[in-house]
Formats: sequence, structure tokens, C-alpha cells
Amino acid sequence: MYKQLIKDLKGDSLKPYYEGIKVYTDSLSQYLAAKVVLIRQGAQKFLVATGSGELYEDLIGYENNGFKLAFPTHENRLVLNKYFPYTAPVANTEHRTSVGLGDRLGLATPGHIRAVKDTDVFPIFAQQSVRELDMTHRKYEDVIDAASYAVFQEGYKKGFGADGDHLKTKEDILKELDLGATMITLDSSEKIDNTILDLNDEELLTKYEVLDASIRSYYEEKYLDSDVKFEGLSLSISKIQLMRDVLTYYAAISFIQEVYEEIIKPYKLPLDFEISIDETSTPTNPISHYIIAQELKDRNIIISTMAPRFIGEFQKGIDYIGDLDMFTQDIRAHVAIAEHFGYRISVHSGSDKFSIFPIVARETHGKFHVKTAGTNWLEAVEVLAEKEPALYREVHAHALDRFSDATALYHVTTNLNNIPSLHDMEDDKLPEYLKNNDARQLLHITYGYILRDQDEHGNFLLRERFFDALDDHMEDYTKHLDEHISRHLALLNLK
Ligand SMILES: O=C(O)[C@@H](O)[C@H](O)[C@H](O)C(=O)CO
Repeated sequence: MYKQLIKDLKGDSLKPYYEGIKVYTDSLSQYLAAKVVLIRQGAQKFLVATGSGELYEDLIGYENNGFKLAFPTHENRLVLNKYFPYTAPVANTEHRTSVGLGDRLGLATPGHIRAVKDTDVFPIFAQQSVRELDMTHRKYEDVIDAASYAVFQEGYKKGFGADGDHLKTKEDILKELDLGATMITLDSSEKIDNTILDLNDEELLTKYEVLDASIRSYYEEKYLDSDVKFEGLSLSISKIQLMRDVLTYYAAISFIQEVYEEIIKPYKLPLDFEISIDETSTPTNPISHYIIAQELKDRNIIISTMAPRFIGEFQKGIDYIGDLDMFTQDIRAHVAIAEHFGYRISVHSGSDKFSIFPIVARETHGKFHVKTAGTNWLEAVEVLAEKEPALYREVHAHALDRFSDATALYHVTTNLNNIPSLHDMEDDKLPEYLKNNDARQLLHITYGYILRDQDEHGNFLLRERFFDALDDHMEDYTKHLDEHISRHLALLNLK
């Protein structure tokens, strides 16, 4: 079966297909006397290597008449990284405008590569939060493995990043750095006291006065009743505002400093460090952002990006909800602060926020980071709705069953009553659910239950059939992603 393929591989005349074998010809690579290429036979992918030398010997696989067949394992990914460095994640050392492309299935990166390959965007192909890893029962090395193999498969050599997203503990940061993360998104939300904003002035004063005097005097000496003016931004910091910000953020600022000094600064490889304060109960006041930024500067903490929580609603998998003029004013203030202190603004939950993308591109002067993830999952669900109606109906029904559990993890304002009943939808109309915001949110936040729930015998209810179906329609999925992410990039003025 492989005889002609191996002959052509050795002879530099490789074709894209051989007797039921798809050859990813863009993956063809050579290191000294060894050649390797990625193929797919049925649903299984293999590395096929010929020749001799370290690369050939290092690949873990099965020898057979002068060639080696190797599974795309974690160990073999590390071998590819060793001999073909472009397959390993790197930091965005040129601080290029970047997009996070979270892939919960491990199948989306080929489509992402098609969307970004002719642009100057720095892509973060390996981006998953701890929440996503928990929900999908994946390890972080699986995320980097999937991205690296896709980069090898597509022959993408422009560099990509790996974001350890929404990490809250030093242990998780160290673990994901050890696994190859080139960007760390520190989520300090657990150190942010969201209750302070609900206090009235009297309650606020009472709570503030019992705060350690050294903390109070530190911030009062630096910020009390001060006016800040730069790059078109003018901020006045009143005692009330300062008391709120100190009580809300002082612990988070200390934690950021601890993480930076203990882990980020000593880390020997280039690394992007993002501060995420977007998952809070209220929008980030620009004064709060300024104080945090000034403290990071004064503590010699260097960050690449900061993710504030903007005004309006950034709900999962649907467009922005809010007043665009107010959003414009809000992001303009945050950008002025970011540019003053020398970092970029990061926009989380960027999936499908089409109405604000032109504003983001304009107000950041084209220098930003935008994160997506859910939309790449929803494109897979849309392929099922188009190609596998019976399975889609099961997925949709299970999402309805598990929706209330999912709302504990994701803030959404979904109204299930706005979602037409499955019973009333003909098969050819099922894709219309993916144009219904409430259905998009239903299908988005229940991804973990769809992928991991099992029956009483321990058999997956949907997972295996979901992946098998997607495998059968992989080119459709890849095309969906290319078109959909290209729409994101175009509106961000990146394509
Ligand atoms: O769902 C998650 O936990 C992540 O996708 C997280 O929301 C991520 O930081 C993001 O903003 C993707 O749009």
C-alpha cells in the first residue's frame, strides 16, 4: 500500500493521494538525510519518514522496508519541534497585532492557518483556559500538540504562540510554562474584591479605615486628589474613587507583583505576559486601569497586554451588546493608558463581536490582541447542523438538558424561549439555529457537557460520534473556519 508513496517520497514526486491515503504535501520536510510527511488513512493520521539520521531515529514508530510509520503523539511532536523549530510555539517578540484562536476540539488550527497565513497577524493557535481544559478533559500539552501538528501539516512557518489562558495560580503557570506556553494570561479576578463597588460611601469608609495603614498611606501619597493628563486623557482621582480602587485591586496588584517577580521575570525564554481583569462583575473604570498600570510601572513589571472589562456586554458567541459610542469612549480611554505605559489592549470574548471590531481597530491604532474561542466551537456545531441533522438534534437536546449547569460557569442572558423547538425545525432549517443568538449561547456554553457526558455504563453520550462526524466533514469544518475567522480579521482591518 505504501510502496509507491515511499518511492515518490524518496524521489521528490509525492502526490496528494494514494489508494485511500491522503498526503498533506505541504508538510513534506527534510532534515539532512531524512524526509518526513504527514498522511491520513481513514480517520487516522501518521507521520511517514524515510532516509536516515537523527530525525529518522528519534521518531517513535514502526520500521517497515526502509520507512517508518509513526503516530502523531506528544513525543513525536517534540521530535518535530526539535528538527523543525517553526512547529514549536514562540513569543510575540515583535509585539505584532495578534489574535487568539482557541480550539476546544484540537481540529480547528488548519482552518485558522488558512485564515491568517496571508496576513501579518501573529496567531495564538494554542489557547485554552483552565476552565476549557476542565470542561473538555484535555491537558495543556494536548492543545500545543494539536497546534504544532496542524502547523506541520499546513507548512505554516510564520510563527505562532501558545497562551496559558486565564491562569489563577503560580502552580498552573509553572506547569504550563514547563509544557511550552509562550504567553501567560494571569487572571487575577479571585484577588479582585468585587463587593467594594456595591458599598455606599459610609460602608466604604468603614471598610477602608480598617485596611492596613501602610497600604492606605502608600496609595494616598501617590494618588489622592491627583489629576492625571496624557494623550488626550484627563482623570481626576477623588478620595472616594481611590478608596474603592485600593480596596478592590490592592490584593490583585500585590499578586501580580508576586507572580512577576517569582516566575515571569526569571523565566529564561521570551514570554508574553497578559493581565486579565475582564472577568469581573463591573466594567473597569479607566482610573482603576491607570492606577494598576502606574503600579505595574513603579514595580518594574513589564506586560505585553492588558484585558480590562469594557462597558457593555461581551457575552459568549454573540455580537457586542451595548452603546457603540459609549464603547468607543471607553476603549479610547483604556488605549490611551495602555499606549502611555507601553502595552497593547487585549479584548477577551472576541468571538463574533463584529459591531465593535472596526472601533477596536481604529481606536487601538491597529495594535491590539483579540481572543476568540467559542466561535470556533460553534462552527463545528454548524457543520453538524448542515451535514448530520440527526446527531445535531441530539447535541441540541443535550445542550438544553445541561444549560442550567453551564450558566454557573459562563455569564449569559440567554432566553431559551427565543429558541424554536427542535420538533418544529425541518432538517434543512437546523443551521438557522446558529443565527439565533440565544441558540448560539445555548450551544456555546454547554460544549463541555456535549463533549464529556457519559451514560451509566461510562460510554460517551455524544463525544465519539461528534468527532467521527466532524472527521467525515473535516474540509467543510476547515472552510467554515477560514471564512468565519477571515470575517473577524477583515472587520479588524487585518485582511
Ligand atoms: O471560555 C473560556 O474560558 C476562554 O475561551 C476565555 O473566555 C478566553 O479568554 C476568551 O476570551 C476567548 O474568547
